Amino acid sequence: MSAPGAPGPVVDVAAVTKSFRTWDRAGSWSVRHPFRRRRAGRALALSEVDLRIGRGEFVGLLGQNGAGKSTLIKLMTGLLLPEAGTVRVCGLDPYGDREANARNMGVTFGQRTQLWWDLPARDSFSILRDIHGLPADAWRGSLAELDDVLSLSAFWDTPVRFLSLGQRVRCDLAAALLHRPRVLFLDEPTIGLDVLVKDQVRELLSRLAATGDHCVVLTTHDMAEVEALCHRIVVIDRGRVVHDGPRDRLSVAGTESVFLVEFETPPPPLDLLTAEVVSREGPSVRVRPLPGADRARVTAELLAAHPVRSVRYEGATAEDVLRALHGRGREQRAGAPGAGG
Ligand SMILES: Nc1ncnc2c1ncn2[C@@H]1O[C@H](COP(=O)(O)OP(=O)(O)OP(=O)(O)O)[C@@H](O)[C@H]1O
Repeated sequence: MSAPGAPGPVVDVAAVTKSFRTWDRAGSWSVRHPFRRRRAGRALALSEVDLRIGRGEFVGLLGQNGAGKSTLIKLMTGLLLPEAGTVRVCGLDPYGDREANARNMGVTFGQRTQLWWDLPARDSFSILRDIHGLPADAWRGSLAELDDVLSLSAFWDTPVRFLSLGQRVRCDLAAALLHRPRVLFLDEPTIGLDVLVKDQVRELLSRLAATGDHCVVLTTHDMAEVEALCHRIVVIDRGRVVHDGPRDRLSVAGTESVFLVEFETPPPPLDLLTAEVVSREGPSVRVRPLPGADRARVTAELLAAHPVRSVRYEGATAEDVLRALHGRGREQRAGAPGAGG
């Protein structure tokens, strides 16, 4: 077991598989067939997942509903035990060393709170100080910093049950960060927040990212958030990692990078050798380079085709990837044996 601070990945998930027991609906209890036995099955939530995250990385975990994101977070936070493979966070087994793991880790789970509902948030922070065994000075320093960014003192003496959602989410983030964890798992941290508070929380998170001290795993359906914050994006699709790489190099079949071309006037029909037209609206045209065509050749051909005002090269967005995955899933299901019969 490596000590905290030792080199190597902070999060190390190796060949992890996890499935859950399910019950066949046809076999569920009914008045007509009270003694029919329910048939048990298994739903594969994660299959041979590998994920290594180093210090200072800010990783966005994306996937459609049911893709396996929460299961992976629960394995990394020690709430679930893998069926096969290993999970290590700061060198510890999160399930077996749950207490020690909690000291290295901060977690927020969407709209659920870890604060004591009837107590003012500041009292919850004091309890957390005791739980994490923080020295008084460190706790005061940390609280002052968080107050600075999240403006907590205006409402931290109010019982949590009376706080607005935005105020509560800010307190929850503070609770997750108070002990300066090395790893932060944020599951939908800005869900339900208004635009202003969202911006404040994002601002805090990007400041955190800039320190390079934390390793952050962010699960969200908010693509703007991913694109604003995450340096690396991991996409999970039906329990498997289908993309793991820098944000600007997201690629899944069907989401290749495109050129956004603004012509001076609507161009004539474009018959290009190096790219295909994806969409056009007036003078704006999106083209996708054909395999093997490099950017310079595509740009040259566009400039020769019609007077151009601007050309922008864009990587696929996180949203494009999810949309492509969704389409692919539908096609596979439609083509599956027995489908559509
Ligand atoms: N406790 C459980 N019992 C049975 N099946 C489960 C359980 N938890 C998750 N699953 C199944 O495992 C798969 C992955 O679920 P998971 O919650 O990890 O997905 P997710 O990507 O977090 O989805 P969402 O974005 O909707 O939260 C799904 O098919 C889900 O139905």
